[in-house]
Amino acid sequence: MKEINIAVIPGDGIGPEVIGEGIKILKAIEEKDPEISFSFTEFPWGCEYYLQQGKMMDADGIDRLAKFDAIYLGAVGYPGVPDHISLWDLLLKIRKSFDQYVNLRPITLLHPELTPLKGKSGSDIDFLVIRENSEGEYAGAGDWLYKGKPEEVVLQTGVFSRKGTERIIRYAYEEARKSNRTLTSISKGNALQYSMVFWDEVFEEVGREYPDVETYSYLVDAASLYFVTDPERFEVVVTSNLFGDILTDLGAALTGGLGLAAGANINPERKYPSMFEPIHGSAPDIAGKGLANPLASIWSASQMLDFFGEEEWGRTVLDIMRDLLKEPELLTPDLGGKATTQEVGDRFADMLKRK
Ligand SMILES: NC(=O)c1ccc[n+]([C@@H]2O[C@H](COP(=O)([O-])OP(=O)(O)OC[C@H]3O[C@@H](n4cnc5c(N)ncnc54)[C@H](O)[C@@H]3O)[C@@H](O)[C@H]2O)c1
Ligand SMILES: O=C(O)C[C@@H](O)C(=O)O
Ligand SMILES: [K+]
Ligand SMILES: [Mn+2]
Repeated sequence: MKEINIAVIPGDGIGPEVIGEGIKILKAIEEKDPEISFSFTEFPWGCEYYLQQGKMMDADGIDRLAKFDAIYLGAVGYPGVPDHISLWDLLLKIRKSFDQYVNLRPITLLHPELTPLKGKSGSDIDFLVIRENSEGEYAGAGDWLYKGKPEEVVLQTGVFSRKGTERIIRYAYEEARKSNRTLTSISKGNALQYSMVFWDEVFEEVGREYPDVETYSYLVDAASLYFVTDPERFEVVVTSNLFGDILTDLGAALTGGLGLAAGANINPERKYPSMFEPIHGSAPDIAGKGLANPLASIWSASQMLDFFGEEEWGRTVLDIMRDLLKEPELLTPDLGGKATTQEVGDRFADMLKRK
C-alpha cells in the first residue's frame, strides 16, 4: 500500500473551487485502487488569511509543510492584497524554501478544436516546457532608491548562478535523452549580455555530454513567434524563470487556455515536498460563480501521480480528459460549454469509476 500525504492549500478566488474537483478525482482513484491511499490536510493560508492575520501563512508554515509528501495548491492573489505580497509570502516562498527548481509545464493539445491556430499549424502540439523555478529574474534581488524623488531608481536584478543554471539545463537534457526528444533552449543573449550569454554558454557546455540530444537555441522573441506559427517544432524546451512564466501562458492559449494548463514544481532530489498546481491564478473575474474550469488542477493532480510512480493512473486521468473534451457542451464556459466547475468534476469522477 502506497500512502501519499498531501498538504492542500486551496488559496484564493477560484483556487478552492478547482482544487475541490482535483481532490474528488484523487479520492475516486483511491476508491478504485486498493494499493493507493491519499491523506489530505488542508491549510487555510492565502489572502483572506492575510487580511485577518496579517500574514499569508503561519510563521512555522514551511516547517509544517516539510513533513508532507506533496503540496497541492490552488492559487493565490486577491484584490485588497498586493500581488507581490501574496506571491512572495506564499507561492514563491514555498518554491524557494523547498528548492523546487524545476517547473514542468506540458503544452499539449488534447483535442484539435481547442487551438485557435488555423490550418495545418498546431494540429500536433505536444511539448514540455521546463522552466527554471528558483532564481533568474525571480531571485528577489534589487532595490528601490529615492522613492518618490525625481532621482528615483529601481533595480530588479536577474541572478543566474552556475549551480542554478547548470542543474536546470542538465535536467532538461536528461529529460530529452530519456524521452528521445529534441531540446530547445530559449534565451535572450543578444540584449542580456551577462545573464543570457552565460545561459547560452552553459547550454552548449552541458550539451557536450549529450551528443545524442538534438538541440536548438532561440531568442525568446523569435521563439514566441514560432510558438504561434510553428509550435510543432518544439519537443522539450528549457528556459529561464520569467521567460518560462510568460511562454507557458502563451502555450496555454494555444492548447485550450488557462483552464487546461498544469504545472509541477519539482524538487528532483526529493529532499523536500514538490508542489502541484494549475498554472493559472485566482481569476477574481470569475471566482465564486462555478465558472472555473477544474481540468488544469486535475491535470496537475495527474502530474502528482506521475511523480509518485503512478504513471498508469496519470495516463488514465489524461485519457479521461481527452474523452471529456470531445463533448464541448459538458465543459465549462471557457471551453464553450454550459457546465459548472462541480459538474465537470462529477462527470470526470464518474468516467473514472467506469474505467
Ligand atoms: N500560481 C498562482 O497562484 C498565480 C498564478 C498567476 C496569477 N496569480 C494571481 O492571480 C490573480 C489574478 O491574476 P490574472 O488575472 O493575471 O491571472 P489568472 O490566471 O487568474 O486569470 C487570467 C484569465 O484567465 C481566466 N482563467 C484562469 N483560470 C481559469 C480557469 N480555471 N477556468 C476558466 N478561466 C480561467 C481568468 O478568468 C482570467 O480571465 C493575481 O492576484 C495574480 O497575482 C497567482
Ligand atoms: O510564477 C509566477 O510568476 C506566478 C504565476 O504567474 C505562475 O505562473 O505560477
Ligand atoms: K496556481
Ligand atoms: Mn504565470
